[in-house]
Amino acid sequence: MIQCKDLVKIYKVDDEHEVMALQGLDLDVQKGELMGIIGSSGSGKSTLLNMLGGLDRPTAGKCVVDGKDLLRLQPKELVSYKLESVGFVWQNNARNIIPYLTAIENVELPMLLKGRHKRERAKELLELVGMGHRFHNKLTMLSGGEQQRVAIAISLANDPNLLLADEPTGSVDSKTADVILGVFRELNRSLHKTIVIVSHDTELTKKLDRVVAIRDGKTSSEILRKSYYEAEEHLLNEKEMKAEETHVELAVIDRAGRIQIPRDYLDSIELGESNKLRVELEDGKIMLVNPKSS
Ligand SMILES: Nc1ncnc2c1ncn2[C@@H]1O[C@H](COP(=O)(O)OP(=O)(O)OP(=O)(O)O)[C@@H](O)[C@H]1O
Repeated sequence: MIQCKDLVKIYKVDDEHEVMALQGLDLDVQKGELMGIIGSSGSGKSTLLNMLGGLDRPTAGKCVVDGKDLLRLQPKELVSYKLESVGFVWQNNARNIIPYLTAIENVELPMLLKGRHKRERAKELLELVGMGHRFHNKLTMLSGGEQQRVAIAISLANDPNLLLADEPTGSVDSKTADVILGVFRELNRSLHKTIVIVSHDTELTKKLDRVVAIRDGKTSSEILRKSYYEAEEHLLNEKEMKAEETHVELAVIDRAGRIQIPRDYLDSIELGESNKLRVELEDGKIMLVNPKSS
């Protein structure tokens, strides 16, 4: 569904300064996958989401989503891509909904933009996200979690293949966050939507089968669930399970053979300010050694 290779995005700040928000990022997402992208503030998550959603153009690299090459789409094709191929759920509900309209009117709006008026479909979608009892409530009358569920229904209005969610659980408590994640799981299972959830919250790694971590605008590692079914069983018995017990984290090697090493690993071998490591191959293992030790 998504193939990004060496994706670069440079923002021009002023005549003299540029920011390289994506620095050759690689990302592959399969059709029908529900996955997460995590990274700290400034790592490039929103930039990546904007590229995937066609809201901004990459500077260089390759980015193909749902068979469409986003670097080559004509302006008119980009408009229909945004309206038909992809649905957005934002953390900030002001971007998702129109507060003075009812839930059902909000879901109908994207369909009207496409020249369709389908009240029945809007009802079905609200029922799907567990908001069937709130069709005619104004959005200001709903809680944050309920507004997010309406936002998910809105994102589905034009039946996109891909849903992009930016911190969808960032503004709600952990119980509501689990309900919202449950809605995404259900959409993934029943409608086979491909769903990408972006968050700065490392807790997300425990809850999904695959999470890609980005750092400084590049893919740094992938956190994969060891065994989905085994882990589900454990989770039922033990709520406070650490991600390491259910998931394995793999570093991502780019095409030039580079990997990103977490700062705390470098600190633990007391590298200090030095940027040099000895790389050794020993018994089929690649070792990174502080040249000052031994
Ligand atoms: N429109 C812009 N113009 C200039 N620089 C930008 C622009 N948008 C983002 N940046 C810069 O690009 C880098 C990546 O920003 P981005 O918003 O993608 O990070 P993020 O991981 O989403 O962070 P956060 O979690 O805080 O939203 C940052 O250094 C940011 O300052």
